[in-house]
Amino acid sequence: MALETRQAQAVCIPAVHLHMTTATMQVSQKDFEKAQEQLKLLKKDPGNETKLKLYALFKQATEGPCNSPKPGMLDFVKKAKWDAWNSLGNLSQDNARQKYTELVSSLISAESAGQTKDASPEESRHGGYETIIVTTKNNITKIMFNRPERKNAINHQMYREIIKALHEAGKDDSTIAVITGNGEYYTSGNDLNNFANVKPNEMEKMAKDGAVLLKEFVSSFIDFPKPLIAVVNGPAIGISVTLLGLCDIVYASDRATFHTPFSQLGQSPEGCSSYLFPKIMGLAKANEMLLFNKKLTAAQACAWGLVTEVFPDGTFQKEVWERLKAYASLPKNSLAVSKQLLRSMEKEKLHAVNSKECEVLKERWLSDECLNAIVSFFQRKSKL
Ligand SMILES: CCCCC/C=C/CC(=O)SCCNC(=O)CCNC(=O)[C@H](O)C(C)(C)COP(=O)(O)OP(=O)(O)OC[C@H]1O[C@@H](n2cnc3c(N)ncnc32)[C@H](O)[C@@H]1OP(=O)(O)O
Repeated sequence: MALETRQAQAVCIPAVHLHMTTATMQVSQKDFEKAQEQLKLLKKDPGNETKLKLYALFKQATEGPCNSPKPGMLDFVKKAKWDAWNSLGNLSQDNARQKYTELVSSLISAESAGQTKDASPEESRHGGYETIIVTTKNNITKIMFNRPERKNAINHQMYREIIKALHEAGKDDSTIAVITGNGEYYTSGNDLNNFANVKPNEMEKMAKDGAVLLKEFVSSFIDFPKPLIAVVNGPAIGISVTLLGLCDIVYASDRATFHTPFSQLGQSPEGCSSYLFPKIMGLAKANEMLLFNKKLTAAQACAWGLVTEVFPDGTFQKEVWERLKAYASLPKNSLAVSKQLLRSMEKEKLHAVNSKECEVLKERWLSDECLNAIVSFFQRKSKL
């Protein structure tokens, strides 16, 4: 099907707009006209978003800033076109011509390289992070633990960076946020080096500061305003498991395992799991996990209600991201208010549980039981 016809079907761009009508500078005029001809040769539909961009740039290039009255709310197609054109503000006609030409040229090159990807927007990477990778694409902000050589263990810097990333993702244009791991592990939980190299007279400070950081970290999950999805790509340990109760959906590879070895480490539950796990799986099962270190397979975690769905590892990424892309195209504000409704009755309670758990842990970190467990980890006596 010719591109023009497809454009007309999707956003009803009159074919006449694909042709140059006004006088512009000679060189740009030539390039601009050439771009319009090239556009007709595209074999693959570039998608509505790109077509709207092309439409808006064309209008801006040929007529200048948007000058027509805003269509009514229910005239969806006209409104989408008007919004796209109006969003260009006072962009000059020269610049619009230039951008139009560049956009067409990028579509042509992508197609000839066999990489059109249906003109889905490029993944943009957020700067300022070292221990995680934060990207946005298809209305999804992805926060990825990125210390694969340490099994994605969460050190102090990573706790702080995740707090910041969640804060930013809560405010950005994305519809949903995803948390996942890079490499073989989802994450091995708290980096036990967080407790290493602490001088005896600094132990209390270490415990106090740790409790403050942990409380803020867990709070950023409790308060996260949009749907938050955990994509558990591999084994998950400790705090990364408990936080799943604060995520709205949990997808797991069948290679993932779920382990909360708190008593083995002389510690106690966090991430609001002391409250949420009994609610999710019942007290008897929560006891096996949180008191007696029972490690669950993905299938067990799903049967116990901690995981939403398990996928074969071979197709995990493909199936999950396809599904998330569809979810992220749902109306953003509706999803956000619905999530908040589902969670709002519990919020105050969750903050109280978080405070209590951090208080208890602060004491635990100073206990001989905990210190011995950490020493023995570093002596390589106690691999989990
Ligand atoms: C602000 C503070 C908040 C605190 C909140 C509290 C949270 C509680 C928890 O999260 S409890 C869970 C803590 N996690 C663990 O106890 C896991 C410890 N790690 C292991 O048992 C193993 O490393 C393993 C089972 C995850 C993987 O074993 P494997 O043999 O496959 O691989 P290695 O052990 O050789 O791992 C490669 C290197 O990575 C280091 N590493 C992995 N995980 C951690 C970790 N959690 N803490 C510190 N270091 C970790 C491991 O030591 C290896 O390092 P090396 O190459 O230098 O030997």
